[in-house]
Amino acid sequence: MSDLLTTEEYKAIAAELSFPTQAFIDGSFRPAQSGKTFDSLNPATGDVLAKVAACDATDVDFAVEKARDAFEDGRWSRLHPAERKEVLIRLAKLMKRNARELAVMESLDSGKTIYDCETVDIPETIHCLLWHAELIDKIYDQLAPSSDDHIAMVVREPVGVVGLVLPWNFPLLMLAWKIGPALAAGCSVVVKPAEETSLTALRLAELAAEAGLPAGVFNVVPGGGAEVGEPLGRHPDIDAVSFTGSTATGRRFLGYSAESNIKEVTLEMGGKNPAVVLDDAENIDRVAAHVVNGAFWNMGENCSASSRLIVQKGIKDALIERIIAHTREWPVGDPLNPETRVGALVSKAHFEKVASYLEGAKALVGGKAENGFVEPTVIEARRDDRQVREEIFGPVLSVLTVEGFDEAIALANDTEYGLAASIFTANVKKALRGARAIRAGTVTVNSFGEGDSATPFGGYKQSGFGGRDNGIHAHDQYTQLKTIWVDLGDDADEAVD
Ligand SMILES: NC(=O)C1=CN([C@@H]2O[C@H](COP(=O)(O)OP(=O)(O)OC[C@H]3O[C@@H](n4cnc5c(N)ncnc54)[C@H](O)[C@@H]3O)[C@@H](O)[C@H]2O)C=CC1
Ligand code: BAL
Repeated sequence: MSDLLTTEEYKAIAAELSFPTQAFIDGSFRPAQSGKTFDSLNPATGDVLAKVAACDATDVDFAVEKARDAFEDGRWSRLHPAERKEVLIRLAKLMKRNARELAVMESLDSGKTIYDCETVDIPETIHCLLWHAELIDKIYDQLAPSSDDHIAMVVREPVGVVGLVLPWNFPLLMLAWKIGPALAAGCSVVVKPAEETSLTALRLAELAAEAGLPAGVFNVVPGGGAEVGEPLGRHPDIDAVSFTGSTATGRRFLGYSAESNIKEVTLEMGGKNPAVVLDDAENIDRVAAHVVNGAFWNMGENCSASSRLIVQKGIKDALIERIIAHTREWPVGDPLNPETRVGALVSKAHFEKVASYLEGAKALVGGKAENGFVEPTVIEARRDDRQVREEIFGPVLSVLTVEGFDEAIALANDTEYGLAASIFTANVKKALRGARAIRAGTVTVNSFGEGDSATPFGGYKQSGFGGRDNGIHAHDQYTQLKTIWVDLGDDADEAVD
């Protein structure tokens, strides 16, 4: 906290910021070829922050052509991994030098709190880039078992030109989750930020050029889903797409791929994540703090948010009492106030969607939705309520009560999603049995969390498809395996002759 500034100081920085607004293609900023722009709004005030290039398929074609040129001539893809590492480390250092500016820009553009931007989004983005940079010159290719007459090499090659389609809830961090491994592996990328939050991706592209990333390797094409996302998904010269966003849009990318060039597709999608609390959980206050953090951090605009509390009846009253107390400690308001923990939802449309889930709901705490802000809200619910079944993507926690372990696990799995889960119990066998039985990509025991740069992140069921983000496993998305067989027999004979 000591490093944070005052609200007035953040506002002074905000007043001085200049925003990148044009597409970044082949190493320079360019307007959309159509000349069109769209307004990027500050969701906390409704003010227009910037008029951003509204790109379309023509700009996508140009960016892909430049990315392909860069990939094929090897200016990045064929560098020694240690050279790519150096450039990415320079980029991380430049981010660090510009961290405050990036934090304020991210907060203004997305409604996220400056507290989260300063303490989570920016530092984790930097860490993620460094993690993949440091990894890339330490991965060995393999030799497969073979006879003395052959060598069979299994080598990894960058997959080529990659389309990265991003969400608005962690604009820079999700960018880092994807460009970290993609650029480290040697790919060229064409990034489509969410139209709500394009500004920091454009600024990062500028910093990447300053760090020495060759032109054409990192392109950012802002614009709408239909105008930019779909042409990327359908482009015949894109080798792979990595997407984070809703399950509905993720599903479309499978269609785009099937109907174009069968490009590889990785999808990181929605969640309806359970927090299971059993009667024997220890330190109820700490459990409550985790549940509240899991549900309300980032305004609940988080694919891994714990949006369903599944609590055993013996502990329920005591737990709810502590959850209500903790919820009251999450101030809602101006995202640039460093005391605020719940900022503005990302857009008016999204605010209205989230607010609609509060209508008619019985709130145990919270319940107010006004002017783009929603109070952290805990509601009593039944398993078939829409608040329990649908991804709200806002600060709304539904409480479901169960008799015992088996019912809790069955309810945890009673969803089309399978991204994340947590289980709270003092019994290690129940914790591990539960962690194994819940069909989700990440399960935390006696805590809420998403893991870190080193651990793979992705979903079961309709939460995920294809590869994983994060960890060494993320590199599978951005590389192809090639087998090279070398026949030693003839050469050996010739050598003997
Ligand atoms: N898993 C996650 O992290 C996220 C989940 N969501 C969920 O999705 C809901 C809707 O939010 P949206 O912003 O509309 O998510 P979305 O999935 O539609 O948007 C994500 C990205 O896909 C692009 N896109 C949208 N339509 C497209 C299309 N037809 N073809 C290609 N690309 C397209 C968007 O421009 C954006 O860059 C949220 O309420 C939330 O439930 C939203 C953002 C992130
Ligand atoms: N929580 C990181 C991934 C996401 O929300 O999209």
